[in-house]
Amino acid sequence: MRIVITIGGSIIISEFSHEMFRAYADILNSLRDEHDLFVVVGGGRPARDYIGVARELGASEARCDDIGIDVTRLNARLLITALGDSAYPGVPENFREALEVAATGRIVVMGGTEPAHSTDAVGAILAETVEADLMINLTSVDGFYDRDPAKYPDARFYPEITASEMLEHLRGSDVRAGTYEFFDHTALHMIRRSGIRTMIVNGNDPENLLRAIDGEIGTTVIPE
Ligand SMILES: Nc1ncnc2c1ncn2[C@@H]1O[C@H](COP(=O)(O)OP(=O)(O)OP(=O)(O)O)[C@@H](O)[C@H]1O
Ligand SMILES: O=c1ccn([C@@H]2O[C@H](COP(=O)(O)O)[C@@H](O)[C@H]2O)c(=O)[nH]1
Repeated sequence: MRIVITIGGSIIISEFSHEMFRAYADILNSLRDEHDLFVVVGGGRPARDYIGVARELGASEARCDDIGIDVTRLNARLLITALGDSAYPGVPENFREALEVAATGRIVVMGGTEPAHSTDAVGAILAETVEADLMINLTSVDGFYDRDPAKYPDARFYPEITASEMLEHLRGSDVRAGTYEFFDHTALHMIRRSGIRTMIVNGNDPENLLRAIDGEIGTTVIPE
């Protein structure tokens, strides 16, 4: 299968440490003979910190986004470092470049592309571009809930939900740099328009990536 995997910064760099990069590199390497892999890495706390400083300095939202993009690309470079020879050594900056470097047969790892969305949207546009069979979004919770489960312990978990219903739930959520809440709108529009099979899964356990490929866990986003 051709799979696009988005790894939230909240997962891979939740601690400022090499461990999650190593754990994900091992899992990705174990999958690479069987699947074509494209990975998008998020910014996490470091991106929010940098964006916060830029905003205090009076930077525009687009400029703050751009600083966030730089951090996602740094995180992508760390994952490439952990993957070694199995990854393409550079970080593609746009989708055409990603498609071109995929021809090397190596794992393609990228971060952000342009302002005004998060790496969720990068994953969805990449999935369209490379005609992926599956997109797996690895985040810090078990999947999609009707409300933020960190704030509402009684939030309802959805094992499956349509992209349209998710859009409805997330209507009005923040769209400033660093705060494209839980799953961004652009990504959901892409999923719907191109019928991208999508799963949202808890990435705190990297083995969940294997379970997601078997379709066992998380929230399935129905592209309707
Ligand atoms: N409706 C919801 N369903 C599930 N989680 C939600 C929801 N609304 C808000 N959240 C919160 O979203 C957080 C995960 O999204 P977040 O954007 O922080 O991380 P990410 O996408 O994994 O990585 P990154 O840090 O790169 O953006 C969780 O901590 C969860 O508490
Ligand atoms: O294509 C992109 C990707 C990211 N950004 C900005 O960076 C931050 C961090 O990315 P996350 O996916 O949220 O971890 C994001 O909030 C945006 O501000 C971007 O503009 N374009």
